[in-house]
Amino acid sequence: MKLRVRVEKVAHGGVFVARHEGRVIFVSGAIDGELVDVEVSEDSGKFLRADVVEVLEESEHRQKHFWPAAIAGAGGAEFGHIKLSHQRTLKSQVLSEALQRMAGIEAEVEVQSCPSDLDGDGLHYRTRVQLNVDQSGTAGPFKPRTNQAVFTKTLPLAVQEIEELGLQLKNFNGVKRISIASSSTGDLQWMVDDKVNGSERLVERVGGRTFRLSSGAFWQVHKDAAGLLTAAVAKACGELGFDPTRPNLDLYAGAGLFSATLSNSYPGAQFTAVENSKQAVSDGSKSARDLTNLKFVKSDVLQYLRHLDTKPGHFDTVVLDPPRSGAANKVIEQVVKLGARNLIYVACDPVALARDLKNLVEAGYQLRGLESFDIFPHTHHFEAVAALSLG
Ligand SMILES: C[S@@+](CC[C@H](N)C(=O)[O-])C[C@H]1O[C@@H](n2cnc3c(N)ncnc32)[C@H](O)[C@@H]1O
Repeated sequence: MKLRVRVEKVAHGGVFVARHEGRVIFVSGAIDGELVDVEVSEDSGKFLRADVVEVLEESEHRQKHFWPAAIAGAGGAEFGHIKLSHQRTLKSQVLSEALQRMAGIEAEVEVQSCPSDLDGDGLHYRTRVQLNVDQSGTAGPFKPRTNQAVFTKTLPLAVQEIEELGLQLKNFNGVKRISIASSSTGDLQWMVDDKVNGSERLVERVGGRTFRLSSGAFWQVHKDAAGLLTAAVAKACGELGFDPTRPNLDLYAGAGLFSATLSNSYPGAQFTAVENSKQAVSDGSKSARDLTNLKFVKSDVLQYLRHLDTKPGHFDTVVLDPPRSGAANKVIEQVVKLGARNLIYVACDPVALARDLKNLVEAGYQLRGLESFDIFPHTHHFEAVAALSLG
């Protein structure tokens, strides 16, 4: 079904809101203010989903998409038709609206560009890339909602080293997935299903620390992100009046990006890093051997907090950096019970952040600072760092 609609505003998830006969339509490929013809792809009963087929009145923020594969349907660059500065305005609107609607918090937060994208085009930033391989052996991004990979000569969001490796040009019949990683110290590794090629380990250097990562380990994707987020967390500690003599927690710690850099800066403070990936705990512990004030615990965060036997107020600062779904109610309930003076919440989903902030604010925490970073240009994703303290 084809419809002609006026696009109203951006929504969470990289789509835009329009209406038809009182029903909401989530439109992909649009920009706020445009008049567009759309093809409906889904009718959920409550709302419709649709894709732009023709732009009749074009936004001043529209640009030609930089990636032919995206025009052919590849996912992963859903904001590439929007000028970079407006992408950031839209992300800022999504964050403000989520905070206002879900947590009753009024905040205008600028989504800051990464240093290397400041005057640039927001391309060649991804240090981690996954190519899906379809039945024909084509290795590329999947078309959303299909199992068909789109052939692409270029990988414009990937760092140059990954694009030049050229794996996207080869046929990988019989393979399911290719994961490519390039480290800040020049390592290049690619996994064809589980087989590791290139560098055996990825050595990352950030905040005065060295992290040695095994294949497939989590690491921040944008080449600037680890440094930027580490600095933002350190800055939040400073602004919250971090006590450099007391115990602290780093929840969802990965290889200890935040706790290792903070332990290094504050040798009198103790940090416990909690993480459920065995590999991340092993990488983190080995990389932090010299830090006597940091220990890793391999555990699910909720289980760890439920079994913790500390008095309220035992911890000074709790840093949490959960996956996209956020910490959610049960973990937040346990975090509240800890009664830590300060919380630093690193979030990659504004709606999950707003939901969790609502509960934290109701439990007596106050939002003292909020920064946001565009660490995924040309997608709808971005990161936020919230600093809270009790009372
Ligand atoms: C967004 S990453 C952050 C990692 C780290 N802070 C960093 O920036 O490198 C989230 C981490 O949480 C871990 N994780 C996910 N669910 C978990 C859970 N229920 N309990 C403990 N760790 C979890 C993942 O393995 C991953 O390492």
